[in-house]
This record gives sequence, structure tokens and C-alpha cells, in this order.
Amino acid sequence: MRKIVIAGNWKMFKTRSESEDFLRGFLPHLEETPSEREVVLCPPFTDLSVMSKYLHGSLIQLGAQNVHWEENGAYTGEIAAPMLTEIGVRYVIVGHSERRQYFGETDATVNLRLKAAQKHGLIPILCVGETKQQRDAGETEKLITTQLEKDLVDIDQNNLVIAYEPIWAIGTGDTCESKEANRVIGLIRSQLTNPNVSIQYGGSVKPNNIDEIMAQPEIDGALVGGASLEADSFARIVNYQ
Ligand SMILES: O=C(CO)COP(=O)(O)O
Repeated sequence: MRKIVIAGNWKMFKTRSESEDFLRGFLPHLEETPSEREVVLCPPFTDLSVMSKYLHGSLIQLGAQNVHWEENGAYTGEIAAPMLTEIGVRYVIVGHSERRQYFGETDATVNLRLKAAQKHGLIPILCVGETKQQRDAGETEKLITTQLEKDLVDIDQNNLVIAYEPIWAIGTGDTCESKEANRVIGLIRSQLTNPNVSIQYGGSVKPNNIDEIMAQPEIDGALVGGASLEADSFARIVNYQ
């Protein structure tokens, strides 16, 4: 059985008090959420500690948005796995296109971060996906194959989530058609040694398209940006039909 994982990536949004407000609105909705669905919130680092107190005993898991490959050291602005695990973080997003695009993340550093996460018992959510230009040039398959080959060297596929996030669908309202997302996710699965890895779709997931996305047989969850910032909207997504 493949696990369903619905994760909210808050990116650089919400102060600590805003994250507490969110939880007050969001937690009651989880009474309706089937217990086999894993709900993950990935807030900024500054929110993690306070949220871990609220979430103790709830079904929600905490995720971080980055992790460095060393356990400590002179790496200004980075965060190490033991700092995350000590406060109850369970997941970490690695290789998000915004980090690949703006912060010099490469397949080599993605691979190092994935290894460090797994070594410390964090479950990485590896993001892959093509640009509009690559899609228009018919290079989607080639790009994703290359990303998977390089990112997954020596990675344990029993302890991994993958998110297919076409870059042109992120923050644009231009969702990838659900059948096409299903096709690409099937292609990703065909390249894994473990076919039971949970593979999410991400990119303009909203309350009005989640039911259709989750009805696709290859799609095991969603990585949600903008629509995870508001309690009612994210509740509708995690409680999809
Ligand atoms: O990047 C994303 C999640 O990691 C998707 O963001 P949006 O849902 O805002 O398009």
C-alpha cells in the first residue's frame, strides 16, 4: 500500500504568531480526515518549535524546507538535521525548484542533502520537475530522468517521498492537467527500484482541483504552496473526496 502524503509548503510565509493562528483554525478540521492520510506542514524554521508543541499528539507531522549535509559547521544561513529532529521534525523538502533556481542548488547538493536527511531519520520530499521551455521542447522525460538518476544515487527508496512539481505550474494557477500529471508520475515510478514510493503532485493545487488530482491512480498526495496558507482551504485539500 502506498502512503498518501499531503504536505503544505509555506515557503517564506507566516510569522510565529501567524502560524499559531493558522493551527487554531486548522486543527478542528482534522477530525474529518481519514487517519491513513499523512498531513505534513512545512513552515519557516522560526515556526517549527512552537508548532511542534501544538502538534504533539495530533496526526500532523512537521516538515522543514531545507537541511544541510553536515551535522554542524561554519555554514552561515544553513540548518542541520539534528537541529530539526530534536524539535520533532519528521520530513524535509529537498531540491525544490525555487532553491535550484535562486540558491544554487544542484543535483549534487540535492543528493548530499537527501543522504543527510535519511541518515538522521528524516523523510525527504524530493522535488523534480521541468520548466515551460523544457516542456515545450519535449524534454520533460529526459530532464526528469536525469534529475532522478543524479539525485537518487545511494538513496534508500524505502524512506522517501517524491514530488512532481512542473515549474510552470507553481504559483501560476496553471495546474498541470491531472491525466498528464498522472502520466509523468507513472514515468517517475517506472524509474524507481521501489514502486511503492509515494509520489505527490505539486503546482497550483487548490480546493477546486484536489478531488480530480487525487482520483488519478498514480498520484499519492500533493505538495501545496499558496492554498496551504489558509486554514479552510488547506482543510478542504486534506479532506479531499
Ligand atoms: O511550490 C509548490 C509547493 O512546493 C507549489 O506552490 P503553489 O501551490 O503555490 O503553486
